[in-house]
Amino acid sequence: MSSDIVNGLRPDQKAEVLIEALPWLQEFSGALVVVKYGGNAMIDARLKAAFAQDMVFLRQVGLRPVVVHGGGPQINAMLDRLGIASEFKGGLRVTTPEAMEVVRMVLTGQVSRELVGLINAHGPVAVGLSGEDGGLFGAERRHAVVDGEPVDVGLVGDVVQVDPRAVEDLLQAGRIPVVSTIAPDKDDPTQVLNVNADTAASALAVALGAKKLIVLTDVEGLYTAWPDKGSLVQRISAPELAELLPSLESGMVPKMEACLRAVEGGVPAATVIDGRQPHSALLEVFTTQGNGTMVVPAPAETTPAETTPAETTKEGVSA
Ligand SMILES: Nc1ncnc2c1ncn2[C@@H]1O[C@H](COP(=O)(O)OP(=O)(O)O)[C@@H](O)[C@H]1O
Ligand SMILES: CC(=O)N[C@@H](CCC(=O)OP(=O)(O)O)C(=O)O
Repeated sequence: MSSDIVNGLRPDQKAEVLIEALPWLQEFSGALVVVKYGGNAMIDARLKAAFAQDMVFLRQVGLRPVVVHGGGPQINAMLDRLGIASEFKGGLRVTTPEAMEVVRMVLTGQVSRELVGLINAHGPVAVGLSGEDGGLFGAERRHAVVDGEPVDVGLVGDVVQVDPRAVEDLLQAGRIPVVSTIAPDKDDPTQVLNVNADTAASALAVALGAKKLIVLTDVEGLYTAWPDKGSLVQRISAPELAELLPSLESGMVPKMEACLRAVEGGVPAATVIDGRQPHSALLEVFTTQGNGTMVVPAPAETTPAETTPAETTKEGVSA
């Protein structure tokens, strides 16, 4: 290998990669970005470390990342170890008081701790908190809907109140908040509820006035005709997504609903990306192509691949 080729790239190619980021660095300077890291995208140590690096990178170049994490598979593993049965109805975990203790323990005591540790390996910037801290979330009990009928799923809630000040305080201090999606029942704050992490991330993105919601999952993006690989969507408007939602299967429903709610709530773009790809969050923010499926408020006139922020932002808003 020639000595001027490093990691397979010539110096001019390396420079090209860096320069491609310039318009996006300008576009996202100071931007608050909510990044939801799903449990299914926390596949191995290398991927988790790369995610932590991405969050540190975003902060270092002037963005304000807020991490909201899930942990469904990690909760499953702990419930299994403890011999506690667990099932999902309508995409929601049926949560008994015993299961709730495990959900809280795994999300706040295991997944959050691990992510905070990985980020803080680069410097002491990450602080973990849950929806219980500083009155961040208030939730209402909810039912799943199966075959059009409401089904009791136990201690499951929907975030209906967000007081973002605890997160804003941390951002103000230059920290990276890492949020676990446990929420007190707003009618009985001593009772905590299990909330879907996509839904909670969306509510937080709206309350914080985020510039973008990024959702890392274990699929390339939204397929309109799952599992037909040719039906992957790069960009979809909120009205188009609202029309498509009833035809989607359960895994993708809370995720796409969350993106829709975020965009309808004023977040200019919500993107579902493949968290199995190392550094997918970084690529999403700093490359022209971006990746995954982007939900935007209105149909776009041009595609991001054809433009740079000087012409059209990834949000589809003329600059
Ligand atoms: N239309 C669709 N487009 C993409 N993925 C889909 C679709 N319908 C169902 N899925 C499934 O949804 C999964 C993502 O949902 P889920 O497992 O709940 O993710 P997470 O743990 O990241 O919240 C994908 O891995 C895929 O198997
Ligand atoms: C009510 C409900 O289903 N809560 C989820 C919370 C975790 C989550 O959403 O994690 P992912 O993002 O990894 O799927 C659960 O218990 O699994």
